[in-house]
Amino acid sequence: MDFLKPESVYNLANIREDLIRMEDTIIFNLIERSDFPTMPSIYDNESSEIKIPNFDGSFLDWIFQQQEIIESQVRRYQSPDQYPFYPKIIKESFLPTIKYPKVLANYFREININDEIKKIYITKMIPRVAKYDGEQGENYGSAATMDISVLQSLSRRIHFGMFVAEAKFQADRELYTKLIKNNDIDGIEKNITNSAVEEKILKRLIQKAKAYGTDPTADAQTASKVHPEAVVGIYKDWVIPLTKKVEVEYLLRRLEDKEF
Ligand SMILES: O=C(O)C(=O)C[C@]1(C(=O)O)C=C[C@@H](O)C=C1
Repeated sequence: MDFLKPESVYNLANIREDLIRMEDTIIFNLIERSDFPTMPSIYDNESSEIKIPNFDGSFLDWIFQQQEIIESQVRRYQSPDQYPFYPKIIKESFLPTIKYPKVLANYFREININDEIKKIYITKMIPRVAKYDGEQGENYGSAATMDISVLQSLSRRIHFGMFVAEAKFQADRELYTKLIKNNDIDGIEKNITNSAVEEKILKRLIQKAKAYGTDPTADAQTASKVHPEAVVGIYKDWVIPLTKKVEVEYLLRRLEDKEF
C-alpha cells in the first residue's frame, strides 16, 4: 500500500497483505521481548528500584517519550499509519511536511487507542510471553526498548483498522450509511467481521511462531523461543478485537465527513 496513491489504500486485498506482513514484525518483536522476565519495575510509576529525576511516569514512559520526541521530528507521526503514545509531547519536524493525499476521513487523528493498547500489553501480554515473572536489573533498558518496538508494531496493526473500515465503507456505502444512521453498533460489528479471515490468521500465526521461534537446522527438536499459543492468544484476545474496535469507532463517525 502506498499512501501517496489513495486507490491502493482502498483495496482490501492490499490492506490484508500488509496486515500479514505485520504479523512477522509482531512475532519477531514478541520473541525478542520473551527473552526477558516480566520486570514490573519498568512499568511502575513509583518504583523503588528506578528513580527518574523530575519525571512523573514509569521508566518505560520516560524512554518511550524520548523516542517519540526524536521520531516526531523526523516525521514519524505525519504518516497516516503512525499514532503516538504521548501525543502531548511530540514535536514538529524540521523537515518539510509531507503532503499526503487524503486517505481517511478528516477526524482520523482523533482516533487513538494507544493508552488502552499499552495497558493491555503491560498487564496481559507481557505475562504471557515473558521468560519468567521477576526482575533483571541489568536489562531494564533492553527490555523497555523492546517494549517500544512491540507497542509500536501493535499500534500500527490495530490502527490499520481505519484503512480496513474505509475500504469496507467505500465498497458498500449504502449499507454502512444505514447502519451508522441507526447507530447500529452490533450491525456494524457483524458486517466488518469475516470469521474465515480471522481463522486463517490464527492458523497461520501458529505456524509462523513455531517457524520463527526455532532453529531450522537444529538436530533435535528445540522449544520455540516464544510459545506459539501465546502469540495466537494475543491476536485472538486483543489484536483482532482492538482492530475491530478501531474499525467501529471510525465507522460510527464516518458521516461527519460529508465531502469524502
Ligand atoms: O480483514 C478484515 O476484513 C478485517 O476487518 C481485519 C480483521 C483483523 O483484525 O485481522 C478484523 C476483522 C475481521 O473479522 C477479519 C480480520
